[in-house]
Amino acid sequence: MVLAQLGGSISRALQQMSNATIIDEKVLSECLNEISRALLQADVQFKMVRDMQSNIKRIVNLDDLAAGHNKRRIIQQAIFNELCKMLDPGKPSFTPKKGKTSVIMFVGLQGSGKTTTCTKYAYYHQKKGWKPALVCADTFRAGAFDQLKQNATKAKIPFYGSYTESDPVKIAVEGVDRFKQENCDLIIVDTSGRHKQEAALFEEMRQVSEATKPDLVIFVMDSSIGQAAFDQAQAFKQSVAVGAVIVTKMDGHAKGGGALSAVAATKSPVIFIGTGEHMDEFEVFDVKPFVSRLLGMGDWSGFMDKIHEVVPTDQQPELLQKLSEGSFTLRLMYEQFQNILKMGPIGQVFSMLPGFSAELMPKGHEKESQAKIKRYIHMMDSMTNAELDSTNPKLMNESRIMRIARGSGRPVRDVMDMFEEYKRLAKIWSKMKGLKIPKKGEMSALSRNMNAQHMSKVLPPHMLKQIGGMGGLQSLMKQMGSKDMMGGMGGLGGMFGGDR
Ligand SMILES: Nc1nc2c(ncn2[C@@H]2O[C@H](COP(=O)(O)OP(=O)(O)OP(=O)(O)O)[C@@H](O)[C@H]2O)c(=O)[nH]1
Repeated sequence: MVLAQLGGSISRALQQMSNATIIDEKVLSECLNEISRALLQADVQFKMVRDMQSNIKRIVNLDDLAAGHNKRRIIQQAIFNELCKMLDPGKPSFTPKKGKTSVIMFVGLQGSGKTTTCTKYAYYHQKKGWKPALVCADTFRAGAFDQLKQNATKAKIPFYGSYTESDPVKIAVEGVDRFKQENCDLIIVDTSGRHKQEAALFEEMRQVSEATKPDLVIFVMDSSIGQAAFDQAQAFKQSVAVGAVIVTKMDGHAKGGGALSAVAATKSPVIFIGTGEHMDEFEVFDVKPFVSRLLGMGDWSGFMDKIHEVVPTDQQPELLQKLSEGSFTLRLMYEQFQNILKMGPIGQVFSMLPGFSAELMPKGHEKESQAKIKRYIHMMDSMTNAELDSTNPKLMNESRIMRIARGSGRPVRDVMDMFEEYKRLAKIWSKMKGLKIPKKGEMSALSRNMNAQHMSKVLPPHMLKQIGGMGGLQSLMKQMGSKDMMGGMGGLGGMFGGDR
């Protein structure tokens, strides 16, 4: 089961439970069984699921539920906490510092996405002003050096490797030394993989690690390996000092539950996830926003961060203003599509909205979406200013539709399809109505002193209701802690322009 479906199944189980008039042991057990089934299908390890179930039973007080508290929210919070606990090993991984040399070694099985991920990791840091470099110590797979070279050249990242040298330790040491001399602050060592776990691979990892003394060893894991994740991660951890995990291919039909197992096996946090083959399809992994998105609770800070990332700075205040008004025009769709073509699929942005789990915005169809967006933009080029700026769907009568189809050389069906998409997005957009945007000067002060009172003023009323009113918001904030609040599930931190 892919993670998006997991979120959907959990939400449905919770909904069914909260529909019951009386919540007793039996109803709670049924709900938890349903959730456990969903987790097992998502390849979460059996022991972890069993522990989670008994923890929730211990924590959730049935008397509280009987007393008319928001049942769904209490249980949802307990599940939220348990899933977060599973994904949070309790200590952060080594964090490299810009300007100070760090050696990062990547390990993982062949095909896990290691080489691709090394480049993504380098590129991610390069965009933030680091000076990364790549060393190809994979002498096992023919073509590995060419692949790294190609990726590195595309991203303009210095690289080191050899077509003739067969000793990975020698190459790793030479590469690291060279880039230390060149004052690179992030030296990334890509190592060999094997199709399966085998002694020779682990011995090689041990030797490369001993020779290069990495500050951090990152274990790269394909998210679709399922229940094998725990053993695989543990085997690597026993050979080298794995300190962090990157889970790749989360865009496909990933059984993402393996990520939880990898954390448990290595006692190391997931730091990034790979969401596609391209260089920038790479996301920082934060436990709380991830779990909250998984449960369809939305990820406010991620959503706002995405807006900051996708939308050019000068357009942001205007966009936020329009968001708060909830009115969505075709011109806005046109502008956003242009931004999205530059950045990434719209689903990525909207899946972060509360109530819009990834289930509604399927991933894995990026190419089709991009082509569609280009078609839409082309058709919108044949529209008048009045049409683009109108919020009245009735304006688009038959003759206008025919004219747009003729003007853009597209079938009428495509124009209709575009309007359907517009209506769908306008509906999502309207959910944001009432979002209060703080004035510029208030932003950093608010982000420092965020409390439930402030937040209740910012949230649209229906969303506040969804969270469980002022009481729900208060306990949510208490539960997440004021520090985590800024980056967490309800955390509107990103919204206030930083100061985190
Ligand atoms: N869809 C998707 N594909 C990915 C992702 N990360 C890597 N890939 C693809 O997975 C395949 C294997 O990736 P590589 O980087 O060659 O794998 P590797 O682990 O370095 O393999 P070895 O060098 O043989 O150990 C390639 O086709 C990548 O494009 C991801 O996040 N999403």
